[in-house]
Amino acid sequence: MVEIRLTNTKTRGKEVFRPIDPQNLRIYLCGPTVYDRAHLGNARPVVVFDVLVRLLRQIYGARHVTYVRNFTDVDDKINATALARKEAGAPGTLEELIRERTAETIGWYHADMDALGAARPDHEPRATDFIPQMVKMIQGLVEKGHAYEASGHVLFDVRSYPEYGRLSGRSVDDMIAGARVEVAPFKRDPMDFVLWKPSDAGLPGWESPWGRGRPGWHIECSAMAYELLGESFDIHAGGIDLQFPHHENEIAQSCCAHPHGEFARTWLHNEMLQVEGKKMSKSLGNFFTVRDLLDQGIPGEVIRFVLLSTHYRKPMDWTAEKAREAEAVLRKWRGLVAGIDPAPSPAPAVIAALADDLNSAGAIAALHELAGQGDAPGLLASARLLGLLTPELDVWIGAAPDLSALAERMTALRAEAKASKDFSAVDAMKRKLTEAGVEVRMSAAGVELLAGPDFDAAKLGQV
Ligand SMILES: Nc1ncnc2c1ncn2[C@@H]1O[C@H](COP(=O)(O)OP(=O)(O)OP(=O)(O)O)[C@@H](O)[C@H]1O
Ligand SMILES: [Zn+2]
Repeated sequence: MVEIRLTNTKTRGKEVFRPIDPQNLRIYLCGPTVYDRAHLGNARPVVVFDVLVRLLRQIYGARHVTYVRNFTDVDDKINATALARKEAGAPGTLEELIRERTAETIGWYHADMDALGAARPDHEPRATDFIPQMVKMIQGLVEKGHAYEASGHVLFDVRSYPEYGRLSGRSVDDMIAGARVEVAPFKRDPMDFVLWKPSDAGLPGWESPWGRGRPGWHIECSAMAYELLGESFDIHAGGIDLQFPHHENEIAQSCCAHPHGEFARTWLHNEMLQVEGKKMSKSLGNFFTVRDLLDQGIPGEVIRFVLLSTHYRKPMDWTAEKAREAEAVLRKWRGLVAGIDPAPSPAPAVIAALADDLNSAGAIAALHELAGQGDAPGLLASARLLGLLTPELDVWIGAAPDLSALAERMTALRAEAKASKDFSAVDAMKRKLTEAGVEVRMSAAGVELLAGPDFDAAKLGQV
């Protein structure tokens, strides 16, 4: 059996990966907080760890891998978005608006990640479906003396867990010195973090032994991972920005609640997608969404290729040049494998590259060699291990362009225009679409967009 080696953040070394149970490998990835469209940075862990799951399935068998990625659908950012909509006059209660917002965002997320060829996980738990399990876990922590109630909050007592800080390699005292922590007067230690917090009438809340309230973010992942994967599982993954405090706190909660388990054995962290040296993030405002790129006519497969061209533990940028190069390569490869059946298994060089700490850049170099040798069946089977050259992603060469997202956007714009009686934005969009060679048909049922003979995908970027 091929030996996989992975860099485990917890031990800071490249280790041979040994599953707890080769019949049931278990992996958890921290999923999105569903308050808005995913930006390109958010897509990096999804694509990178999708390749890991494909590799594990290739080696251990598809049925022997369980992959969980959650949706954080209770969060102050979601509340704020819903509240802003309510204040702007949207009909419905705050809870209805929150549900509407999270359902809408999950739909977008699925559409965007599907477009990148990321297979859906086996379980996609929503935090709001696991509140009783979170309450139970918090109760257990209070009973064991690892958590305490103060001013309607329940806090985790970091001093009760001597291993706190091991993942990020810092002591509690160093953290206090270096971090800008919220020093609430009711905390015993500034590093203590919230497990449960009170909700006033204007916020979503659930009944609990500590009154009506809502969970903190960290306990959500601990409870969902425990329910779906058990007290010990193989791999926990996420972006490096989550290493501290989110993952440190997950470990503390889970290991104290289930002292006989080891929680996650291997911790994997992807580096950040950057813009001019800074992490792409919503808070910095330096982001573009996956949907922005797709709407510009950049195929999902190109985005996927670019994301996999850099090793996951290195920071990377998105550039138009990288996208152009990826498109040229994929066009050539698609031509090479057209009408060909894949080889029975991926080339050993490609498997070996991925097994070496998920070296996707090395795997792509091996694909180039296969293409150079004219080994089309080998290229096809091997590229598919990276989720490339798959039938699902073959939507862009010589095929009709997918204009559904633009049609959806125009439908929404038209609905807004009807309400405000200001149709200038709709007219402007129609003009730009026409310039890009798209025929616009509007009816009571909605907006239909059709690529005409003068269709020019490059001009869609301006729409
Ligand atoms: N620039 C980035 N590059 C790579 N991964 C990222 C980047 N930004 C966020 N992530 C990852 O995306 C996943 C989803 O994160 P989450 O929904 O918490 O992000 P967010 O709060 O929407 O993003 P932001 O960090 O922009 O505020 C996490 O695994 C996180 O580590
Ligand atoms: Zn998490």
